[in-house]
Amino acid sequence: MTYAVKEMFLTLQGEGAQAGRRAVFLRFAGCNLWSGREQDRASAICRFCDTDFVGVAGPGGGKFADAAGLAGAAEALWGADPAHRYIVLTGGEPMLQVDDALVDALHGAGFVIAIETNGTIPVHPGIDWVCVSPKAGSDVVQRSGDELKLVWPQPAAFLPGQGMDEMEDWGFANFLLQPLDDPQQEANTRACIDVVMDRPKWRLSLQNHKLLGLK
Ligand SMILES: C[S@@+](CC[C@H](N)C(=O)[O-])C[C@H]1O[C@@H](n2cnc3c(N)ncnc32)[C@H](O)[C@@H]1O
Ligand SMILES: Nc1nc2[nH]cc(C(=O)O)c2c(=O)[nH]1
Ligand code: SF4
Ligand SMILES: [Mg+2]
Repeated sequence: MTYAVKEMFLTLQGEGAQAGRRAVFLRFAGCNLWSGREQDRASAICRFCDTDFVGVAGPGGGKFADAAGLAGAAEALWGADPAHRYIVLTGGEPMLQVDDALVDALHGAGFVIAIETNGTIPVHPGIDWVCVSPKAGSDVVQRSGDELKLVWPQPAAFLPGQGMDEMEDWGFANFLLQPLDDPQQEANTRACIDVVMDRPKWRLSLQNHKLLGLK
């Protein structure tokens, strides 16, 4: 199958329990919860996205004809030494495109594979680190993994005492709250800190790459 990739770059993982780790980011084009067009944002299921995932014209992006070509491009970005190779599949929604061939090719190249997903599509079982970030108003079917990273606050559908209680019973090793990056970001961060102080099962996840000026 062919893969539509918005961009691919080498940076540090900025978020979550793996923050600080050197990583290739493979950003797939397209998402099932928003078209990516600003005129559709207000009517989308996911309305707060901080990412441009439309098209394939970003740095390192393109249409890749097969998994070997895509894995080869990721290897080239990482550099020659295969030790500690780590790749984060993101998007857009990566589970719209991830398949057996890609997982096998990336493992064949020595990568540990992480994913950032909205959880509405079951994650490929070969992936080594699963981060699910639920979106209010969507049906989260992937309820287990390595980290649940909840952007907070979100409207209506899950509120402390309702959805958050239920999520605490899902099968994740780490529970993280990430402040919503919008014009109220400072208040959002305060709200996250308040929840964590009240519910020690959760930890604060900051978007370190934004604080550091990294991609
Ligand atoms: C752009 S999404 C792509 C992967 C996948 N579609 C998802 O939503 O998990 C990558 C991460 O950024 C988070 N994110 C997106 N917009 C954000 C915002 N405005 N503030 C904080 N985190 C945000 C998402 O929740 C997700 O954890
Ligand atoms: N540095 C960095 N870390 C990230 N962690 C998750 C990201 C994403 O957009 O999926 C992201 C990103 O875009 N950049
Ligand atoms: S699900 Fe992820 S990629 Fe899709 S619009 Fe929401 S944050 Fe952006
Ligand atoms: Mg991002």
